[in-house]
Amino acid sequence: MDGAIDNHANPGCGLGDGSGNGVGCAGMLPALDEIVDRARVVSLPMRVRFRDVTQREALLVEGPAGWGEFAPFAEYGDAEAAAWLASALEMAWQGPPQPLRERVPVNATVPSFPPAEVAGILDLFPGCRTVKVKVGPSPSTPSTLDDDAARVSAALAAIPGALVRVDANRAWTVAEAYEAARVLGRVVADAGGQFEYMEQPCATVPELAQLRGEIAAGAERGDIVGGTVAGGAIAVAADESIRRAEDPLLVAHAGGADRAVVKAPPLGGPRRLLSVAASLRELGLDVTVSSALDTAVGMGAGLAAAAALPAGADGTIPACGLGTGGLFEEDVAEPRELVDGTLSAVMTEPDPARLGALAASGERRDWWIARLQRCYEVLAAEATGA
Ligand SMILES: O=C(O)CCC(=O)C1=CC=C[C@@H](O)[C@@H]1C(=O)O
Ligand SMILES: [Mg+2]
Repeated sequence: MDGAIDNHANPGCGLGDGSGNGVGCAGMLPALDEIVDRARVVSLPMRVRFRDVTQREALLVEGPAGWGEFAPFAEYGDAEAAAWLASALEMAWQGPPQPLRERVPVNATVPSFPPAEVAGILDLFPGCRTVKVKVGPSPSTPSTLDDDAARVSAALAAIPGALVRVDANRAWTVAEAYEAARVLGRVVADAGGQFEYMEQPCATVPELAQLRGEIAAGAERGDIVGGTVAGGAIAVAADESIRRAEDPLLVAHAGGADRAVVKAPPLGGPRRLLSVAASLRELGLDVTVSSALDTAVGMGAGLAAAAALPAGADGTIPACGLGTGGLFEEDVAEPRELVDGTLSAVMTEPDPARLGALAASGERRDWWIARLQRCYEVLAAEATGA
């Protein structure tokens, strides 16, 4: 496909010519021994369970340009995880791209919790006017549509007039997602909020495209309300269809989304994110920069990308999903302060005492180093065209 960017075959190392196109790594990867020598493996306790994770593990590496983070989720294979290593190496050996702003707007993130706990979670996000609510069932949480509606309603009670996003992480069929749009759209409209988008309601690109068509038709009939796209329709955003896809532009070419969620680690680093974002915008999709339950170090990659992302016509960028630091009980650095819904995009260094206190067990360190080595081989093979 013309202009296609292949995610896994060519995650790029971010150490090339700065174009962010993920090419030209040959001979530019730091030596594996050096990376291993500089690696620290940490395990952070979560304040709240998120994505079925209660302890977040990450491998941090200090390079000449700063710190990077390699923390693909445990279930990801090496080809997919290699992009996360490219992002870590880019941040540590090249540093962040040139910023265009000092602070970045963020959304509040509400995990799949009972409604009574939502206000307490939102207290962790002072000044945020955009709220992303997790919806739909997950392996650990059988959230029904009634539960989802109650959670969204509780979020709007805590932040009246909020701009609402919901994220189903692929949980629904097209019929279930349509019904969710209908019900949640009314909840949002009745509470005086605005429904910005549904993130990854269904698993596949054809399902997303079908759902978009059905929502547009439903909005015309007055069955769907509360949305922010033409005729009150509710926008569909793609996340997994970008970060876990071989070609992150496919969903845009296929008409599967109105909005794209882009994350630096799975795309291979902030420069590649910026390049993918530019392509997505050319295809008519605005982008939300988000994260992956990153530590204070890892969040630097997303913040760096968001700080360097050109503003849209309104002079701003959409609120980013980069505010999840507050979901950790402890972090590797002093948490960045959320002021008026914004975070500083200045890079942060881990605190040596915290690195010591949060160090993972020897067994887990060995597991991460072995994974690092395998992913390094993937990048090295790509760099030499093997
Ligand atoms: O976007 C946000 O508000 C926070 C990040 C976030 O929601 C996610 C982080 C990590 C893993 C994912 O399950 C999840 C997402 O799907 O976007
Ligand atoms: Mg998501």
